[in-house]
Amino acid sequence: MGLIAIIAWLVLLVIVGIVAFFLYTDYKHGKYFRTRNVTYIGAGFPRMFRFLTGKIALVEAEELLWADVKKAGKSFVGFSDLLSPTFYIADLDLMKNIYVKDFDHFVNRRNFDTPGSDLLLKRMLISLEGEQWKGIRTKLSPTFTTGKIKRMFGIFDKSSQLMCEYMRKRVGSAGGEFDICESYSKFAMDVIASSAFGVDSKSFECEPGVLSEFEQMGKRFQFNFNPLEFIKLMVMLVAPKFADMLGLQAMDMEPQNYFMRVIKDVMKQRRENGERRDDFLQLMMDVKDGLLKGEENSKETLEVMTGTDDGSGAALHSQSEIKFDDDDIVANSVLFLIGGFDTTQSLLIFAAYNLALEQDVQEKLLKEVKASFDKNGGKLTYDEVLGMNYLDMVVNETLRYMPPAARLERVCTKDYKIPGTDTVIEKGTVVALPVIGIHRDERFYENPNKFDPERFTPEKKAERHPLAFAPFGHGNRNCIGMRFALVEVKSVLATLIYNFKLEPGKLTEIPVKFNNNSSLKPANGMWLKLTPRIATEE
Ligand code: HEM
Repeated sequence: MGLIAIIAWLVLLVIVGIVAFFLYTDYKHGKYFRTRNVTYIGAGFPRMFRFLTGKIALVEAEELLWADVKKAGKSFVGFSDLLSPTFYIADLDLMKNIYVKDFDHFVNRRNFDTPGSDLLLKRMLISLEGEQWKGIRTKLSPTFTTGKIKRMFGIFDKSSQLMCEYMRKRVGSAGGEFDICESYSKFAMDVIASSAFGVDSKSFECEPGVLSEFEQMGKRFQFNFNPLEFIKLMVMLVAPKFADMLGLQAMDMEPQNYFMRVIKDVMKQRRENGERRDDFLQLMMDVKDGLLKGEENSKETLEVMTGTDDGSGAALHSQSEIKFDDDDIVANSVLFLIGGFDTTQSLLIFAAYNLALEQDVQEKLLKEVKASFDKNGGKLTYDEVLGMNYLDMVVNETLRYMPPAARLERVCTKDYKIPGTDTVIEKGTVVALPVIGIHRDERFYENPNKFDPERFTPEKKAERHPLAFAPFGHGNRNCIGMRFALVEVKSVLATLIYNFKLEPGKLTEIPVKFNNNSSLKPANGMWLKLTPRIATEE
């Protein structure tokens, strides 16, 4: 047999092996649910095949999955992601129990158990479990309060101005069409560099198409699903020891080392010079030195810790004193980059896209924005940003229609009997919580595929179940950066609209096609026409 024939047989064998593994896993997970009298909707091979072969984006695969979940007509169903039997929750009240009321049963997320790899990832808040997570979340919550974010407003404002200058250079005074993804990427990176690393990203100093060192390294953390990544993650989750033997890592080492170096240098410099700044890095250094200790139970901290607007949720109580050292500072600064960069960029891209398509909405927003700028002699302030109600509605509607994360997860940490049923979710089982599914469900949002900020008037919001909107998750384990992200996004969006009229151009893809980034992104860039607003318009 020739070499080519041997390779062909080997490839065939691997494919047959993978298919057999998938079929067996589907059978095993089906049996798991059937013996517990839970409706099983299967692994959805046709959907998975279309996703893995690039026919549909991750978000479309999720929408198809939600259609299957809904069709079952139950408040929860079983499905298989081929890794573990997963409860998919379809009922908003049950979601509330899992996120909030019975949170103690669902403290964790799914994690990599690879003992020897991704050591930085293992120290990040997003991956921590149980008591360790409670302790670190309690320590970090005072750094994300509105009071602290107000002090960082200068960072958002400066980066917003730099972004608009950069765009103006790109389009000239007559205006023009270009891909706005790059400018937003530079903006999001610049904000994170200043706030979490205490350095200048220099992203706006580069020519179009060129990335600064900070940007290059930061972008190496962007995650794009493709069949190879999918298989790598499966191996890491199903056979962690084997993954370790192969040296597989979820995150590249080179950018990790780069960011560790940057942050340790800045901390050393600040300690040596006694220098202080209004940024996350300083706040985390203060946490380490015990300077924020008294703030852990304040109302503002409870708002962050409990994911509520009035601090009314249950505080976290860690049983043991958890230490927080320089390695925790490094790990969480890198996490703020990973968690805050892609998501913020995604929201900004789609806000601009929807505003370009809906000129009436843009005009209404412009009126509000102009009034805010004019009140302060052409400047934006933190209080004005928070006071713009229509801006808030536009941002929320973007998050509803095109949420950066399509689905969330929890891992059951204590057996949980689903209220009103005999079904028990056993410790260690994965629970999936829909985001885009509910956001585009006509039962909660009439005409869901239309961009309409009027859905977020205070009256409309009050009529809706609070769990029908979950772009940042809910409860104690929601997005700790939510308040930061909202002020950041509103600042730059208001500055953009004040400076430019946005319109679709010749290259704008309508409807937009999505790619397989872990945060929702357009597949082919976001080309829009930007025209600087001239003095005569005012
Ligand atoms: C538009 C922007 C953003 C969106 C849509 C977003 C969304 C999310 C979502 C959906 C989660 C999971 C919540 C859950 O499981 O219930 C999350 C977690 C998290 N996010 Fe964000 N995020 C954004 C910006 C940020 C920023 C700017 C930061 C940091 C500066 C950040 C830091 C985190 C962290 C640390 C977690 C893990 C929290 C924990 O496990 O306790 N996010 N985010």
